[in-house]
Amino acid sequence: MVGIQIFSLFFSKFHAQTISMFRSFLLAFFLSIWSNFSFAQRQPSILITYYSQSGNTKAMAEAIFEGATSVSGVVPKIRPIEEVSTQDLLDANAIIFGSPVYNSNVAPEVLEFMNSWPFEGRPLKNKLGAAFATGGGISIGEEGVMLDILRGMLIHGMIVLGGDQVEASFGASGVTGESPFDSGQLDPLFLEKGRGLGRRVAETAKRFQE
Ligand SMILES: Cc1cc2nc3c(=O)[nH]c(=O)nc-3n(C[C@H](O)[C@H](O)[C@H](O)COP(=O)(O)O)c2cc1C
Repeated sequence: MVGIQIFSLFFSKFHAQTISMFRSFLLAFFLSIWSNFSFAQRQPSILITYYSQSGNTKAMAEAIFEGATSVSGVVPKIRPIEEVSTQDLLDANAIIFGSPVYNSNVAPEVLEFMNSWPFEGRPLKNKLGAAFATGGGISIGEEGVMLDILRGMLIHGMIVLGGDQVEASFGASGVTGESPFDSGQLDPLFLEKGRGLGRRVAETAKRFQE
């Protein structure tokens, strides 16, 4: 009889300890999921999007992505415009958008894409925006194209910014068709402007999130 009492006393104590340990484990588990989730929520997302036929504007986009990725605590994404949904635009804290120069203008596909951005209620207001462009020749359109993109962003109420060098004040641009830059690929000089733009937008997005 005494043996049974000792056993049931020991068992109930053991049982209570197990339940309390299990409760602590569950609490720690859910707390860690919640803190990871809210940390991820706080990381600003940077959408880098572009139109590119022969790959030059894509190469600039990749340099921008590299620059943005070098900043910790942001989530950069890179996508051609064909793969960008309205939800992607709404989810982004910053949008960096690029076009090739076509007859000193943005490409028609780029204009069409920008015209499809949601405007009612101005849901893009206060997102960060920046531009980039590639062209064939020096000063026959890149600057105008970047300003066209920035002007469109301003209509949406976005806060626009340029690159980190004075030579990239309107954004990152490069040429591939005029000497000495006619190798057919973007010169490292232009890619560095891209990296600088990506870094600057990412750092600014982080500051805005604070
Ligand atoms: C229809 C057309 C018009 C162009 N017009 C210009 C122009 O006015 N100025 C310029 O610098 N380059 C011009 N270019 C050259 C492109 O802008 C340049 O090759 C650009 O890097 C292409 O980008 P992508 O490789 O991303 O398609 C033109 C190219 C095409 C196909």
